Amino acid sequence: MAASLHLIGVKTPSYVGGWRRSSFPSRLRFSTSLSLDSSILYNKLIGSSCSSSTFPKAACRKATVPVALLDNDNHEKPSENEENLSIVMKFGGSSVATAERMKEVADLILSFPQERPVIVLSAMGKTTNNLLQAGEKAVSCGVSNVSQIDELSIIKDLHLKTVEQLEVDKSVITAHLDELEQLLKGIAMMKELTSRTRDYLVSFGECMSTRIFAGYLNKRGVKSRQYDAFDIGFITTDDFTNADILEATYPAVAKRLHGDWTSGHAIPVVTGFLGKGWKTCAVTTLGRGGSDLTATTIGKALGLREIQVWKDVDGVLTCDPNIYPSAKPVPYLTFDEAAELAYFGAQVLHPQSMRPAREGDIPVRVKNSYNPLAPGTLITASRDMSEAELTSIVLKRNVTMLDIASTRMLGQFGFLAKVFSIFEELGISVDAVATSEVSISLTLDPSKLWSRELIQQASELDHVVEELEKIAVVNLLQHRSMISLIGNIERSSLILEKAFHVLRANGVNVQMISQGASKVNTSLVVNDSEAEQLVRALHCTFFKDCDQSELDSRNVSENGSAKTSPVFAL
Ligand SMILES: Nc1ncnc2c1ncn2[C@@H]1O[C@H](COP(=O)(O)OP(=O)(O)O)[C@@H](O)[C@H]1O
Ligand SMILES: N[C@@H](CC(=O)OP(=O)(O)O)C(=O)O
Repeated sequence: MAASLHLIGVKTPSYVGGWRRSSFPSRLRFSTSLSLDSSILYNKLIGSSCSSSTFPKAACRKATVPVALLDNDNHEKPSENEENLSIVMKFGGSSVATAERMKEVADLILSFPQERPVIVLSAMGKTTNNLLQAGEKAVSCGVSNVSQIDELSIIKDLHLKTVEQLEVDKSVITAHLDELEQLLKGIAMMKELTSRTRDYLVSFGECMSTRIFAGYLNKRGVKSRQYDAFDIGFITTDDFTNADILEATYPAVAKRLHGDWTSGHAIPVVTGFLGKGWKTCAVTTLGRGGSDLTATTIGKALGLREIQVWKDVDGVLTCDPNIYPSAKPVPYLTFDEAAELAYFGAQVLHPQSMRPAREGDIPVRVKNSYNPLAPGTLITASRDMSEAELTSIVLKRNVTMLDIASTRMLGQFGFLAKVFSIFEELGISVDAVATSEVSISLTLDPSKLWSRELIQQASELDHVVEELEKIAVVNLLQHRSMISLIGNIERSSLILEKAFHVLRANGVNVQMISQGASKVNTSLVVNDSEAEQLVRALHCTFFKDCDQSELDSRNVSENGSAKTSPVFAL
């Protein structure tokens, strides 16, 4: 008789029994809350700004937040009958890429006169990428060449052109542009770009976009006020480039935004993506796409009615449109489905962004700022699953997989613990896991985008393998992809049956399968080279939107491998 134990984890910035959170495979993570000394947090809540005073900061200004604020249960919640802030509207880089787009976003916000929104913005267009690129170039270009870095010119031109076209006073960004150049010269001088400096560097994008946009709303006669998230209580871990929001954030943010709103109604325009490290007091970032998390954090902090995330697509789609252009919007999702989808690689939502929304039970609506009339996707705690089968297919490329077989005998205990303690020691995050009595297959987490570079460095991987080889036989498999099938728990057998039919028809052998306790997701690991084609075939089959004449099962040999070109779908 076999018993199965499901441990469902909540990704909290926590340390459990000495194991760092990030080393837990997502399926084995425990839920616990971080307990921090409130007197320390008290001294750290308020402080940095985008001005030169922040870089690179070692100490915080004196605290100005009362201790009572740190009690999350008692934090200041707006009363029901006031004219309180009602929703969050987050606009991503694609929505505010140009002056024209900023005008359209302002029109869109003003087309909801009944709402009193908090606005969260990302950096304009590709500014974050340009800042990162400029930083990389500064490391090796020499101080005297910094002014000639192409990406710096692109950033300057875009922001100066935008203020000019919106007729906003350019002084809202000139100090930032000057400081940005100084920072790049500092990097050139040091010939080094640390993750802390990198976070500070990219923060200029959000700091500038929000200043321009708030300036523009004010110019149009709509009273608004710009906020740097790290100045209003977004307290994070000190994991630069991928920080986690700490609990103290919620009361602090509520206090500040609600307090300011009640003392004079001005639409808050808040920088997405940024926070402040609780020990270092330096600017941190929440991982790529982190503005979604900023939005849901504000939604929960203020107990708002709805969180709107405005993108450049008609909502969460059945598949990445770059792989399958005719992917369809998914009208409804649960928080669980959306979280799995995001965690397993759908770029459309930040992997951690569903957590505050789920905790606060606040609906999240994903909408298209280029097509506001499209209904978008509504994400809530539960939904009618009676018709649901497969919801979405997600592809995560360039995954590294490890097969680890114990050198000991069957029935040994402590093997899993030893394996995961090695990942703990090396600070490497594990993604999906499949185990047998004497072996483990696992994938390394590429969702932490910047630290992803780490695990792709041959030396890092060699080190992992070296350590594991002390207790096991290890096979390192690179260039793999993970295809995740997000669907209805009640129909998992049907989903798997169809999926394996498609796999066989395409002659693809699965190298690892993993299904968590939530069962809204089954992940299949295949070769990178087979993955996109397979996703398209799966999409055709599950969403019945392809030309069935492409089906040709004669191409499949007895052992399931494709004889000629792969068949498309079943
Ligand atoms: N399942 C999916 N549904 C919708 N978009 C997806 C999906 N998978 C990948 N994407 C990509 O995510 C992009 C939107 O996310 P993102 O670029 O972060 O938006 P923004 O910068 O506006 O916040 C889309 O343009 C699309 O290319
Ligand atoms: N600007 C940051 C944060 C962000 O959320 O961006 P976007 O909303 O455009 O994905 C990034 O590019 O990662």
